[in-house]
Order: sequence, then C-alpha cells, then structure tokens
Amino acid sequence: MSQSTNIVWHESHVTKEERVNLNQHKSAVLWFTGLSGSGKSTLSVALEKELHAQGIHTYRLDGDNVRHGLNKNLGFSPEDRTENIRRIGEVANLMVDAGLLTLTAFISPYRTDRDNVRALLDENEFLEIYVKCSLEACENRDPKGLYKKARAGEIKSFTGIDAPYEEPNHPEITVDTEIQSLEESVQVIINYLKEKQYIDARR
Ligand SMILES: Nc1ncnc2c1ncn2[C@@H]1O[C@H](COP(=O)(O)OS(=O)(=O)O)[C@@H](OP(=O)(O)O)[C@H]1O
Ligand SMILES: Nc1ncnc2c1ncn2[C@@H]1O[C@H](COP(=O)(O)OP(=O)(O)O)[C@@H](O)[C@H]1O
Repeated sequence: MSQSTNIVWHESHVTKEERVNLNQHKSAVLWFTGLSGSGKSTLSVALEKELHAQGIHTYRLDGDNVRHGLNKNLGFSPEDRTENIRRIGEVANLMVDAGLLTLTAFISPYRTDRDNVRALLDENEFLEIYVKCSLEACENRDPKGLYKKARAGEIKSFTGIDAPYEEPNHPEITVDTEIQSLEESVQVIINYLKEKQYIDARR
C-alpha cells in the first residue's frame, strides 16, 4: 500500500468536547458483533430509532452503506474482513469525533480486529456489544437464505460454517437474542448508556 508523505494535521477550531457539550450526550461507538442472523441489524435499527426519539444524535454503519460503497472492493477472505473492519473503525472514529453515538453492525469475526478498533478510540468510547445467538438458531432463522447456500457449498468461507467467529472475551454488553426479546435487548443497552452517563438518565 502506498504511504502519503508531507501530510500535516490541521487542527479544528471546534473540538470534540465542544460538540459533545452542544449535543448534551457523549459520543461513542456501539460495536455490535455476532454471527450472521444473530440480530445485529435488527437490534441496531431498533436502538437507533429509540435513541433518535430521545433526541440523541446517531448514525448507523452497516453492510448497506459500507460494503456497497466504501468497501465494495472487499470480499470475505480473512485479509479483506480485516481491512473491512479497519476502515469501518476509522470511519466510526471520525463519527465519534463529530459527536455522534455511532452504531456499527458487522460480523467482525476476529478479536484482534475489534481490539484494534478499540485501541483507535479514547477510553470508554468503544462499547462492544456481543449479539449472542447459537449457530443452530441463526441457521434456523436464516433470514437471507445464506446458511442454506453455505451448507450447499454455494458460498465458501461462510462465518460459522467454514470460517471462524471469535466470541468477545470481555464485551461491555451481551444480549442473547434467543432468550431476550428485541424490546428487552434495546432496553438493556439504553439502561447501560444511562447508568454510565453516555446519555442523560432523565431523557
Ligand atoms: N462468506 C460470508 N461470510 C459471512 N457473511 C457473508 C459472507 N458472504 C456474504 N455475507 C453477507 O455479508 C454480511 C457480513 O458482512 P460483514 O461486513 O459484516 O462481514 S465481516 O465483518 O467483514 O466478517 C452478512 O450479513 P449479516 O447477515 O447481516 O451479518 C451476509 O449477509
Ligand atoms: N430477539 C431478537 N432480536 C433480534 N432479532 C431477532 C430476535 N428474535 C428473532 N429475530 C430475527 O432474527 C433475524 C436477525 O437478522 P438480522 O438482524 O439481519 O441479523 P444480522 O444483522 O446479525 O445478520 C431477523 O429476522 C429478526 O427478526
């Protein structure tokens, strides 16, 4: 990869802290990770709707706006998945700088890749949310019919079938979508954000 030289950082006259003060809530990344079909998209969409209704400035990154655009040159090899997550981490970092509660919904199967994104951000700005769901249940849901194709050998290197998924060791939040309803999972996350004062408990 080519490296740019002679690049000078130009400081902004509006800081992240000033943007956060204006918004009256903290900025951070809510990083959803889990198997395909575990509920990352469903949950992040529902959570964003709720946060928006409470006056929180949000943005959601997911396959639709990333793998069809910024990362459309990437596939599903281990190297491409790593690059996918690296770029998403950089974009999420910019969004946090912009003062947003940023929700990301990617399988992000490798612990090291997720930890590298965590390391990019300031302390307490990366909240790993493990969307827990057994492979069996994800496969039964199969909302896009992809597990069926993977089992038939039509899709290679499918996460959980013939590509790995590394569970988080110490996620800030775990939701189990086999046990909890969508509404319960959303409430667990909202409660965490209030308890840790990312958002005002009186909202
Ligand atoms: N080989 C393979 N493995 C896993 N997933 C596959 C694959 N091929 C296509 N898809 C579809 O792409 C979605 C996952 O993209 P991500 O960007 O989240 O993947 S990763 O984080 O880079 O691993 C994933 O979407 P979700 O079901 O929303 O997770 C699938 O719909
Ligand atoms: N408790 C739950 N939480 C989230 N999704 C659920 C739950 N129970 C069933 N589902 C269903 O599981 C599927 C999850 O799909 P999706 O959100 O696309 O997952 P992912 O983004 O992780 O691939 C959806 O069809 C959703 O309706």
